[in-house]
Amino acid sequence: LGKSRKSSKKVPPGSLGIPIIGQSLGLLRSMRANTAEEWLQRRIQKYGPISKLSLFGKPTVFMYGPASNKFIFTSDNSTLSNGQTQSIRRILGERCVLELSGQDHKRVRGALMSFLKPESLIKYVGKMDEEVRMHIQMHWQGKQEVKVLPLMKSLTFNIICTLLFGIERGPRRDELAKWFPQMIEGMWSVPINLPFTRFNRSLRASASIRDTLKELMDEKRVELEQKGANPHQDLITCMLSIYEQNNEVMTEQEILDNARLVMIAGHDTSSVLLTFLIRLLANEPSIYAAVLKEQEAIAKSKPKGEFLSWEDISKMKYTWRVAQETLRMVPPVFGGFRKTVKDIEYEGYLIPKGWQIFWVTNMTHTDGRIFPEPTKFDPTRFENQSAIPSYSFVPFGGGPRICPGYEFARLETLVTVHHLVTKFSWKLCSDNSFGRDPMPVPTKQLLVQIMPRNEV
Ligand code: HEM
Repeated sequence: LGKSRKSSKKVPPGSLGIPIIGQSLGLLRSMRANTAEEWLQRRIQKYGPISKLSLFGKPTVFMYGPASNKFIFTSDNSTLSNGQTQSIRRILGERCVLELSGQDHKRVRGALMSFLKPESLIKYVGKMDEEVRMHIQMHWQGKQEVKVLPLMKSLTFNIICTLLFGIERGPRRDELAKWFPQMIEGMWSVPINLPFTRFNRSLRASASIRDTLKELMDEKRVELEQKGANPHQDLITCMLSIYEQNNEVMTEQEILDNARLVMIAGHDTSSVLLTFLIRLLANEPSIYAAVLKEQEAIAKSKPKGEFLSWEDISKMKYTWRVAQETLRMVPPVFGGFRKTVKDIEYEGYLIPKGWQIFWVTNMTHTDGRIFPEPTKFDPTRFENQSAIPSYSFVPFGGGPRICPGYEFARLETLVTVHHLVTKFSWKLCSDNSFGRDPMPVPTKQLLVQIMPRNEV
């Protein structure tokens, strides 16, 4: 690796654009119009596979392909740090797991994983099932039309509140639900903190959420210390109990910053996956029929009304392949950033210390050399997982920071699809287009007409 700027290497080609704003607005505009992949392709044609630009206030190198993904996901923190853009850091806080590295990252990630690992999730399947049934009863049954995206956001938000945070339905949950969209809006924004900016609104929302979570945390602490609550009853109590047991294993700020992160990371992404799965099932009757067949067989094998079990979930193999193909074609996370901690050399270029590196999920997902006929929806691609080259299918990232919520997302997706397909069929009332903000948002938030099926 290169020693310093004295190295004869040049920084990658491209332009840094105008100060602070750089190319952020161009990228965001194309994401909104769902042409960001073309926007990036034009850069590649002009500058080659590795180029510089400026995004969200910092000089940035964009690179793509399985080798670049591997470099980005597996470099250790002596080369790349996971520091987020200024906007994300200010909104989520400096001690959230995205900002941590080395031992700190391992420790906090370990605390989150103790809740999100399959051995713990087994206990939640029934509760998850109950949340989904309640949601369907309240928002689908007896309706002729529904707007899918906002419903899926509310479902996954409620799942997180019940399962991970132990927040009951009521004013506190409503308060959080009110601030959340506003906080998320500013994550991919230019960090200009003036009263009328998206960024400013987002910072204010983030502070209100922090206050609410602080109140919750104080109550959970009392429950834990004075009422002997089970340390594993929810994620916050679990993080508090680590703190109590082993002086300062997690600080108060770490608990609050990570609670806020998990609330976003855990519901905004899975709601998009569910929405696009529902869109796909409307468009592809033969796939809907195959998913229905798998889910009906499971429903018929159980006494009516009994909750799904972990074993039932593990039988939903075809349905999960359909979800994976949906994640390939419409990955909820567009991409992400790392930061160089020293001057580095990559593929003959110098990347100076402190620059961002930008990876983009779809660049490998839509590469015909990796996924032949990439625009065709084909869940059989995932029948043989080992045939997919490493670091090419990256909806959950990769390496030591691969999404710790993978199993949780899989569980909530499968439980929801089970209930929806066995109870309803549906037709789109809108076209198939969508934009990114930065998460994919379908036209009319995916309005569908729903028809009840005869219960199995
Ligand atoms: C379909 C659903 C989901 C998708 C597509 C998704 C995607 C991702 C991606 C791409 C990353 C890595 C970003 C990077 O390396 O730059 C990530 C990290 C993360 N995700 Fe997810 N995620 C999903 C669901 C969840 C859920 C349900 C949770 C929690 C309950 C969660 C919690 C996290 C956390 C805490 C991180 C940071 C991990 C670290 O830095 O060590 N995600 N996710």
